[in-house]
Formats: sequence, C-alpha cells, structure tokens
Amino acid sequence: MSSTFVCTIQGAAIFFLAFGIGMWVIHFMAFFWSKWKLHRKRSWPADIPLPGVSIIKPLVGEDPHLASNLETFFTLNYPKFEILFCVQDNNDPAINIVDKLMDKYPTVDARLFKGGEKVGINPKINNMQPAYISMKHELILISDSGIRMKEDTLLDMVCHMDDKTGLVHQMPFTCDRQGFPAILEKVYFGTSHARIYLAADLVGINCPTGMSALMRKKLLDEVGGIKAFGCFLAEDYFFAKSITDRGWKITISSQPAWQNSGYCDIQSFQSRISRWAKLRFAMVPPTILAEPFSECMVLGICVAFATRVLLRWDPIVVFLIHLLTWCIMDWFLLRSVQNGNIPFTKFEFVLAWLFREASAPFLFIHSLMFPNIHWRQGYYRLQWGGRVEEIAPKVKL
Ligand SMILES: CCCCCCCC/C=C\CCCCCCCC(=O)N[C@@H](CO)[C@H](O)/C=C/CCCCCCCCCCCCC
Ligand SMILES: O=c1ccn([C@@H]2O[C@H](COP(=O)(O)OP(=O)(O)O[C@H]3OC[C@@H](O)[C@H](O)[C@H]3O)[C@@H](O)[C@H]2O)c(=O)[nH]1
Repeated sequence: MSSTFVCTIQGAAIFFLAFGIGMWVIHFMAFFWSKWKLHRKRSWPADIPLPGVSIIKPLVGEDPHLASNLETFFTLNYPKFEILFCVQDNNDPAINIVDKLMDKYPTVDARLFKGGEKVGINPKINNMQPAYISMKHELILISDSGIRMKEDTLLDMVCHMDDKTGLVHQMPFTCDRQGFPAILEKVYFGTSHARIYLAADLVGINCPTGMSALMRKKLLDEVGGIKAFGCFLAEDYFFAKSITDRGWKITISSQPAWQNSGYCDIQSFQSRISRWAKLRFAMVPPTILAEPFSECMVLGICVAFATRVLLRWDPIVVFLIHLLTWCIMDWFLLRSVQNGNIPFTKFEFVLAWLFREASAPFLFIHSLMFPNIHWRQGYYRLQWGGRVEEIAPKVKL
C-alpha cells in the first residue's frame, strides 16, 4: 500500500472519530440544555405592564383538529392580545371555523383577513401581509395553523423577551396523538431534531423554525416589514438572521411548540422533513456535508471504521454499542422534552426510532436529488442562498 493511501485512510479515520466525539458532546449539551431551559417557568417583573401581542394565524384549508387548536388561542391567559386570522382563498373552509369561534368568544379581539396580498413568492408571507399592516401591538406572534396553545404559553414566550432579545421561538414538538405516524413525529421532534435545536440554542446558532415565533415588530418594520422576506421560502430563518445581524438575541421559550395537526401520516411527515432539508441545503450549503455524518447510522459506520483503523477494535461491536447508546440517550432526551408520561411503550419507541434513523440517509439523498419544492398549492425552485422562484408543477419532487 502506498504511503499516500495509508495517510488518506488514517486522516479519514481521525476525521470520523473527531466528528463522532463532537456529536456525543452535542448529545450531552442538548440533554443538559433541555433540563436547564425547558419546562421552567419564568415570571414578568410585577412593576412593568405586559406588552400587547398581535397573533397572526395563516390558515390554508381545514383539518379535523383545526377548530379545537384555534380555540386554544381564544382561551389564552394573557391580558392584551388580538388574533388575526388570514386565509388566502375567499372560499377556504377554515373561514367557517373561524367565524364560529369569533361568535363563541365575542369578547376576544379577533379579525379575519381574506385574500392575502401578493408581495413576494412566499405564500405564507402573502397570506399574512394584510394582517401585518393592520396589527396594533408591539409584539407579533406568527403561529402556524397546526399549533395548539396552553393557557400560559403566550405568557411563557413573552417572559423570555428581555431587553436584549428580539425573537423568542418555540422548539417544535408534538401533542400526544394515536397511531404509528404520531409516534414517529414525536420521536423525531423529541430526539434528532431536538438535539440539534437545543445545542444550537445553547451556543447561539441561528436555527429557528417559524411555526411559533414571537418578534418585536419594530425590528421587522426597520427592514421593510414581512414583505421584505417574501423572496425566501424559509422566511423563518431570514427573520432570525436579520434580527441577530443587528445584534439582538434570539432564544427558545420554556414550552415547546405543541404541533397538533389533524392529519398525521408517514408520507406527509417525510415530505415535510425533506422540504426543510432542501431549504437548509440551499440556505446553509455546509449542512449538505455535515448532516449525513450527524445521523446515527452513517456516523456509526464511520466511527466503526475509524476505531478499526486506529485502534483495531471490532467494527460490528463498536457499531452496535454506538447504536444502543445513541438510542438510550435519545430516550432520555425525549423524556426530558416531553416532561411527563411518554404515551407509548419502549418497544414502540425503538420501532419508531429505528424507522426514523434507517430512513434518514434515504431522505437525505432524495432531498439532494430532487431539490425543487412542493408546498401546499405551490411549486418552487430554490436558488443557492435561499431565494426562490415559482415553477410549473411538472417536475418530479
Ligand atoms: C461535530 C459537530 C457536528 C455538527 C453537525 C451539525 C449538522 C447539522 C445537522 C442537522 C441540521 C438540522 C437542523 C434542524 C433544525 C432546522 C429545522 C429546519 O430545517 N427548519 C426550516 C423550516 O422551518 C428553517 O427554515 C431552517 C432553519 C435553520 C437552518 C440552519 C441549519 C444550521 C444548523 C446548524 C446546527 C449546528 C449545531 C451545532 C451545535 C453545536
Ligand atoms: O401556501 C401556503 C402554505 C402555508 N401557509 C401557512 O404556513 C404555515 C406553515 O405551513 P405548513 O404547516 O404547511 O408547513 P411547515 O410546518 O413545514 O412550515 C414550516 O416550514 C416552512 C417555513 O417557512 C415555516 O415558517 C415553517 O413553519 C401554516 O400556518 C399554513 O397555513 C400559507 O399560509 N400558505
């Protein structure tokens, strides 16, 4: 064997081992941060009045949980807020649900905006724009249609908005629902996704998902309002980037986001995760290189190879120990994020976990091979950097 070849193999082994150690550090950082940050109540100074919040709810169509999810916004325990529902289609079935809720809670300040306004490509921004220009409070909460609130969720978010903070976001998680797809979603959002999300929050890396984001409106107004972000599909990432670029902090709140969509199936879960991956690849291209190695199975193979080359350890044994310890760490992280009873057995957890971990590399390859995006009614092509253009719905996605 030539010495160049030996050096290359040893270099690769050292790289994989270092990456493996890095990922184990991330496991511990995420677990520590989940214990430190999540499910810990904060209070608001008694001598300062709570700021008003305009809650914008962009809606497209209905699902079996929509009415009960939306109702949780009418029963929030918060002194000063308005709810601004937005639908882009004048015949959207969500209109009926919103009308009924507004009749049921006449004392809650709520309005419905129909038709949106075309200010860019991002359909969610277009949908929200009319509400944005008529909102009246200093804080804006953008909250996706599938989100459910507890009575104190809004207060919890506002309590994290200190003088230096410009954006408070909720870490995505899920409500307890029945069936394997629901278990899979909870396992994903409580393990793999939570790990990176918490570690990123701990070290201040911009990693927010826009399903529930509370912001200072003046910070959006300073750069031209939400319409300035209409050229991006991942408006959430660029809201946060714009805010941190100006020296403000972003943080997660103590309650995770309670996603509770009435439609829960494996295919829509995977296409959503794949859509997010395509957004990340376009916005932050180094993730294309880093993500596969941050996945349990791929990293396990790499670490088994590395320890074989460097330490002569049995690769099968190393791989199996890696898998087992990763799975156990994930179970503890999930329990910490859930902060209560896990609504399924350990056997169901292992099944969902294995399914998710084994399918992750294939989803990654699929997302790279088919980079165009189908989101609700629209089809889009992403450019490097994250700008987007609309395309005809003819390409395989
Ligand atoms: C030895 C160190 C290895 C570090 C490897 C890290 C590899 C990154 C792996 C996965 C990234 C997953 C990010 C999950 C959250 C993002 C969810 C998402 O895609 N949301 C989009 C849709 O709402 C949103 O538009 C995207 C926002 C963020 C994109 C930026 C991702 C950068 C992630 C880098 C995290 C590094 C954390 C390191 C912590 C020490
Ligand atoms: O055409 C659309 C699509 C979506 N939306 C709204 O946008 C919100 C998020 O939509 P989905 O639930 O389909 O999508 P996701 O949960 O994957 O969204 C996530 O990824 C993309 C980001 O831009 C979002 O901010 C983030 O929440 C919903 O409230 C939906 O009603 C629109 O208003 N119009």
